[in-house]
Amino acid sequence: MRMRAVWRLWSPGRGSRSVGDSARRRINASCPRAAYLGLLAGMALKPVLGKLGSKRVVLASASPRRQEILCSVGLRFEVVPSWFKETLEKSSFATPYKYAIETAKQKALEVANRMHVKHLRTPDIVIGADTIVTVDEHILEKPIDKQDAYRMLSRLSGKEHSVFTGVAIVHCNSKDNRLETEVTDFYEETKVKFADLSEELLWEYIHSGEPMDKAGGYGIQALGGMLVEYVHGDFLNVVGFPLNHFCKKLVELYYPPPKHTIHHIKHDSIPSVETFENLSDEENDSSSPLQYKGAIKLDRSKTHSSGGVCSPGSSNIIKPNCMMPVENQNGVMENPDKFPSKILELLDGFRASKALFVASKLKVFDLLKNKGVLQAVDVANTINSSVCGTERLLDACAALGLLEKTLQGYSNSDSANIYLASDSEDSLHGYIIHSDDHLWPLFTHLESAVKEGTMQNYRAFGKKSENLFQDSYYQSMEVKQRFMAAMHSIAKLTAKDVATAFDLSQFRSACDLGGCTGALANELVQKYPNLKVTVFDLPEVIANVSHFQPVRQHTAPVTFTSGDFFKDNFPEADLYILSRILHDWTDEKIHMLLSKISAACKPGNALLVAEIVLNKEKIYPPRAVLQSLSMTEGKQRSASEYKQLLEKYGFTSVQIKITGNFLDTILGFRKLSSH
Ligand SMILES: O=c1[nH]cc([C@@H]2O[C@H](COP(=O)(O)OP(=O)(O)OP(=O)(O)O)[C@@H](O)[C@H]2O)c(=O)[nH]1
Repeated sequence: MRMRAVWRLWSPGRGSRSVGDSARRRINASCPRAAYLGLLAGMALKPVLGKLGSKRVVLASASPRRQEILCSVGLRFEVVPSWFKETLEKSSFATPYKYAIETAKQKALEVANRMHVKHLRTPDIVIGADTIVTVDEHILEKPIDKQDAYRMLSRLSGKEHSVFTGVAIVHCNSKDNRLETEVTDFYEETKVKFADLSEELLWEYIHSGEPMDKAGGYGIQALGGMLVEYVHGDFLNVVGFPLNHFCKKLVELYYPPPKHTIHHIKHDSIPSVETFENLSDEENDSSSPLQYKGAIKLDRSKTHSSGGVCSPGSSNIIKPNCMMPVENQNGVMENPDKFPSKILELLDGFRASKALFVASKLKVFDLLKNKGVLQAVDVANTINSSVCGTERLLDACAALGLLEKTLQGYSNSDSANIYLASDSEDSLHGYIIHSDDHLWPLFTHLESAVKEGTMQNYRAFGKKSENLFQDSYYQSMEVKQRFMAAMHSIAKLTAKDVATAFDLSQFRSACDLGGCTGALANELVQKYPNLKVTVFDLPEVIANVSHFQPVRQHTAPVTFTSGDFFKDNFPEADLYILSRILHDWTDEKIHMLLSKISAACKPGNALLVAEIVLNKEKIYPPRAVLQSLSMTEGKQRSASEYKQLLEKYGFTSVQIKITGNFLDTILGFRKLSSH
């Protein structure tokens, strides 16, 4: 029968070893499909695989497909299936991929912890993955029975859906018998369209038994391939493991490219072999993935693999290779000097930013979120603007991937609904408006800022701003609230990363100094139910926090106390937090603040700092370096500088976690004897 023929054509899972919960085996590099993929990835991955060869790598998955796929690149690993139950509350995640990433992370961490406790040797690296299917805003996992498989497949029939696989790479370290972990995670999305499925075909497929252990109830690599009209994106991602993205991550972690080889990098695939030709451990010690050595990272964000460095958040806004040289038809990298794509991209950057700002200010994304699809003329009438101007703005937003344009009109992209509509949970609206009203005018005076080495508040606003809320400019309620809204949107976006970078469950009380609207505090009390957090901020800030509080969340363990952290005593706490504070102040002010914290912090208690951590050369990530151009009195710091700073004020066992997102985290414990 046709079905059987398809089954035989491509079924990597068949014939592979079945793995029980207790299975833990060494898999050799000599897997059957290694020939093709090993050849492709082995070139660029060879140095990485060499590094991993001496490490104990564990795949925390029972999926035979994942084992097969990883095996195919020649990676040596053991299999220890995770016992983590996939029961995270889906509605608590802003997007499906965040759910998949978190599940992958929990799977890997469970195995890391179990092996650390039960086995003699802690693994060096644990890999976890989770695959889900989303359709019509529903998340589909593995069906529980045939009826469930039927429900899933009939939902998918005739439609396009997304397959997300979240992956977590956990680096483990056993220190004083305590397990320390560093998590790198990412996700990949693939779009799959199903043909219209007849009831007969559907049931025939279900009775084959294939759907039962597969996300969404189908196996694209086998019989399920028959149901598929098209696949956009990484096929192996649908099968359960985004190999290409994974390989890129490994290369990125272990061999960031040095400056002089940047032009060899092909951005949307595994870097070509030239990228690594001169690398050796001596010149680029990459034994720890913590430090970023290269001038430019391929992609340090956790965004979709097609998300670019110039992208304001959407997966399809600007493709990453828009800034990079491309491979010509003969597979040769074009000389970047022939066509200065990257320079042109930078040159146009201000136009793109301003289009985003204006569309946000005119509430275009709010309108389209509520109305669905609209013609330019309808948008123009509602936002009180000219039709020709609105049409150009909408086209610009569509070109940047913020909107979608069809014959029916314009509609929001997924990221616009999530991040640009002002009322959405993860909205960046506040920060965008702040960027337009505050940062844009400041940056128009960049030349003077550079010449004078000072902030340009006076030129931009006619005001001085030594102390934000004490300057008359900031006395205006509107300016205050705009500033708070900006801080709130960034804090909300980063809160989960900051709250989960380290296990903080040992602390009973925390004090978030300069915690503004309490966005981080609210995340912390959700994550750690036994934790009480006090937000300590200026009276002008505390007076305005009420309308930033979450409606449906239990916020009782969060309290607000007003005061000036330079002058006033702050509340006692087991854990002090400084999120996005240190980079803003002079060394003198930092000395005042850290001395106070050090004195207030009891031995064994801790200080958590959230900042963007610069690489050793202090030129990555660009976001931090560009922020410095505002010429505030403070400065951005590298990992070793933060470590030294904390140690200077009596904090020890300093750990740094590069989250790969907006903010990185640093945790230090107060030493027994004071400094
Ligand atoms: O087309 C295909 N789609 C999905 C799959 C397989 O489906 C499962 C997804 O489930 P999950 O991510 O929860 O992983 P598990 O199998 O439960 O293993 P873990 O131990 O890692 O939790 C996955 O096996 C995919 O391979 C498929 O085969 N084809």
